[in-house]
Amino acid sequence: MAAIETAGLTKRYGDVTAVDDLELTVEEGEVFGFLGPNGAGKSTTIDLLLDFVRPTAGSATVLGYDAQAAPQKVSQRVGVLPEGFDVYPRLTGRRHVEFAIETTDADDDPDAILERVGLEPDARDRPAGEYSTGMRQRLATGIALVGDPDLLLMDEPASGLDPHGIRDLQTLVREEADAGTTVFFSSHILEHVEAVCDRVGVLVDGQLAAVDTIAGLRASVGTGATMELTLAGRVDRAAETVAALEGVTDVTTTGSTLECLVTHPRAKALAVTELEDAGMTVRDLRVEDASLESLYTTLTDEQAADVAAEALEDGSGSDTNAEHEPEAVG
Ligand SMILES: Nc1ncnc2c1ncn2[C@@H]1O[C@H](COP(=O)(O)OP(=O)(O)OP(=O)(O)O)[C@@H](O)[C@H]1O
Repeated sequence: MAAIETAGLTKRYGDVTAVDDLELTVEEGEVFGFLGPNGAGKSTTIDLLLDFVRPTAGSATVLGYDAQAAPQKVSQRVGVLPEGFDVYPRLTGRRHVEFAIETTDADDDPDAILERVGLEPDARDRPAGEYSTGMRQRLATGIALVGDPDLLLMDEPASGLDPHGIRDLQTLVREEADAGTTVFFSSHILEHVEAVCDRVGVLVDGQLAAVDTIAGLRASVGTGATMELTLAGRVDRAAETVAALEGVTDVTTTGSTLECLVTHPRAKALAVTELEDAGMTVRDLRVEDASLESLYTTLTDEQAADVAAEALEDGSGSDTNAEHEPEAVG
């Protein structure tokens, strides 16, 4: 059974199509990153899964339950970290967690939960209204863990967290996954999902533009990485040596530095070996993976091209469902 399955899921707000014919499957036990630029429809999708909003068309199944027909069943087994969590300003952090435990009939130890999310003992008894943004986010994460859910739905969980907080969150997500929990979380920052996700789905304009591992995604959209090699002494033949390698393009040299695009992972090591074999010395090597922005741009451009091609093929131009899935292509 899939943890999440949507079929033709669509949500329109007037003229705005927030979620557009979404076909998404998240397997049980996986950590799934739901990526997309601002306004792509990520929060709306989560709201649809939780029956906070009703779909215009299509359906969603969460942990085997129809999200619209059995929302209580869903909420009993799902832990939710909502975007922009509101605290009760006068209640302490501990009281928030105790309250969540009482209302869900769970038997968790509030301190054990607060410990896991890194809220220090002295902070636990302070009114949550005094909490920093990161502390509120940690508290909200703790509340999502109450009742040991089978599925964690997290909307921008890294929002407001400092680097320590982000690392703690990543550890927690992995621990949950190791214990068998499915984790689905949205983000518009690739680095936040990259470290922990088994797969990612990229949402662009309410449509799933890609579903894959991050490595697979990078390979399939061909954006690869930028490699910068700094050589000692001669660079005269370096450019042609590197350019001759498979998976290397756009080679340029500036002084003793050579820059190129690498679309095949093996090409990086090969470039160094070939240069050294040709009598050159590589002093430094820097590799910068494709940014999320370039992935979005490539995926959006591909989507636009697909729409145009389909419109030309059927002569109507009316079908705008241009789903592109690298998994199917690669
Ligand atoms: N209640 C609403 N009424 C009208 N339009 C809405 C409503 N909720 C969302 N939208 C619109 O739907 C689109 C998708 O919004 P959504 O919040 O789902 O995006 P998102 O991917 O979560 O964005 P972000 O990363 O900025 O949180 C946007 O164009 C937004 O303006």
